[in-house]
Amino acid sequence: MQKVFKSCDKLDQKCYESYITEDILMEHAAMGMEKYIRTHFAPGNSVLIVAGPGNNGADGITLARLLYHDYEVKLHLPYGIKSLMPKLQLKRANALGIEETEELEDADVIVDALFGAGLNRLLDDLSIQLIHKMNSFKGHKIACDIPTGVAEDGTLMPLAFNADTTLTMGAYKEALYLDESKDVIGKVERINLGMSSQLYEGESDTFVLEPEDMKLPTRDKEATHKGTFGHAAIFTGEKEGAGIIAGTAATRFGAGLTTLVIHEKIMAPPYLMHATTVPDNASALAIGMGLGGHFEEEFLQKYVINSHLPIVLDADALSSMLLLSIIEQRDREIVLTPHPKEFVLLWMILTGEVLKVSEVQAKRFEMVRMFNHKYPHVTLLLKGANTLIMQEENLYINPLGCTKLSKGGSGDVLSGLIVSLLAQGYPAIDAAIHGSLALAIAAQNYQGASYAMLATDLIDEVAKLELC
Ligand SMILES: NC(=O)C1=CN([C@@H]2O[C@H](COP(=O)(O)OP(=O)(O)OC[C@H]3O[C@@H](n4cnc5c(N)ncnc54)[C@H](O)[C@@H]3O)[C@@H](O)[C@H]2O)[C@@H](O)CC1
Ligand SMILES: Nc1ncnc2c1ncn2[C@@H]1O[C@H](COP(=O)(O)OP(=O)(O)O)[C@@H](O)[C@H]1O
Repeated sequence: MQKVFKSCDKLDQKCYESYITEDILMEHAAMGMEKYIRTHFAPGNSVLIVAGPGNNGADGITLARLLYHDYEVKLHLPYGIKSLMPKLQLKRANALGIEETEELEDADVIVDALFGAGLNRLLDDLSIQLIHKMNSFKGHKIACDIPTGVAEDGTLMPLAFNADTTLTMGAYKEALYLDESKDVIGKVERINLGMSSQLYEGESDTFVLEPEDMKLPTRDKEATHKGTFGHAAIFTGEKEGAGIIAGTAATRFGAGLTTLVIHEKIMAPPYLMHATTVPDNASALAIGMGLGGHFEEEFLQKYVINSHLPIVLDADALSSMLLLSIIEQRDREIVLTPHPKEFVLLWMILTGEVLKVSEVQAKRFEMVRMFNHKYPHVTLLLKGANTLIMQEENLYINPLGCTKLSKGGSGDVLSGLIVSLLAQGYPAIDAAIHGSLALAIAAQNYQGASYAMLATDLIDEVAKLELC
């Protein structure tokens, strides 16, 4: 996993004061982009660099110098040059023979160095025209630091550069991970600014997860039996399919036993047991998926609230005042898995504040932190294109999910994976992180059409993760 920061201003400032100058940082920023281009594109390819008036533009001008002669470099400066660094960089570039181009033409590589972290107002007509044109080009699109049109807090402006790759300077930033900007940010790579990233970054309590972080359930001992791997009890209500999907996922992910807790007899697959109460040896519970109003309060009080077993609260459980009372239990492993609409409901129950889904989406990081401030012992997993997971003071971003997951049933699989890990004895935060990673990586591995994946296909991919 990699550290993530709200902004890099303080980190840059620390460098200037303690280690190296702005000029050297900028040289490394440009060298990082140069390396990316040289690795992916042979000399002779054309590179269009659109550079703005500030330091982001200066990065672009420096890149032009580094590529000039080996590549067919076209440098466009639509706003001229305003501050000291771009002036210095342009002087150096001009001395080498680089001239500005007036025409914007397609190229093999298009670099957006218009505005980076300094974008502080809506784009004007000139930028809008430029970005429309750059987006229409076929070349590989690289954003320097952050695509123009994504504000420092990650908010997406009505128009943004549509990057294939964002080469972000020095450290990963939260602004790269708001859901609404995921499409324009593309793949994210970090560029080191002339020193180890450890030294540049310092401490952070926010992290972005990588595929290598996923830990699968271990079965490294032979002297075991089904009881060794826990017993997941999944409350199955009105929409029994949700319980069956979650139960199948829990069993596939290693739970030694899985029982669907039911009120009425259902047709369950043979590997799932069913019972009308929670089995005595259950080691974790999941409730909410397809639940409806199936179980009476007395029953829930006895088997869910008074139980103190580790628990996943999902879907309908997140709008039940009774079930949400569980989050006050400080001695219990608790995972909440709302999607943004469910978060709105649970936030209203917990605080009385009525939010719109769009408000939650616009400030996902802030909302998760506000929840965490009230309930630090609870693991909150806010679903989305970039899932956020937080417990105690640590926040983890899982950006690895994909659109194949946008189908009913994916969330039930996730609940099943998490309750499986809880049943096997993993702490709530680990169960949420590794369940969420397994879901995302399994979806990536699915080979069918992007629109075709069923929850059962996803579970089949989970079953193969160890072999990948
Ligand atoms: N600070 C440093 O030492 C480093 C900075 N780097 C680069 O510098 C960037 C930040 O540089 P700056 O702070 O100069 O910011 P930018 O270059 O992103 O933009 C600042 C300029 O854009 C203008 N501006 C902002 N919004 C505008 C709008 N909507 N329409 C028209 N003009 C607008 C501002 O008035 C200012 O002139 C980073 O994103 C990164 O690319 C890198 O070189 C790494 C080192
Ligand atoms: N476009 C996407 N990119 C990444 N992950 C996605 C995307 N769409 C859905 N997901 C993930 O799929 C799951 C869907 O859960 P949910 O909406 O609760 O589905 P369900 O209908 O099964 O309850 C979540 O984990 C969510 O993060």
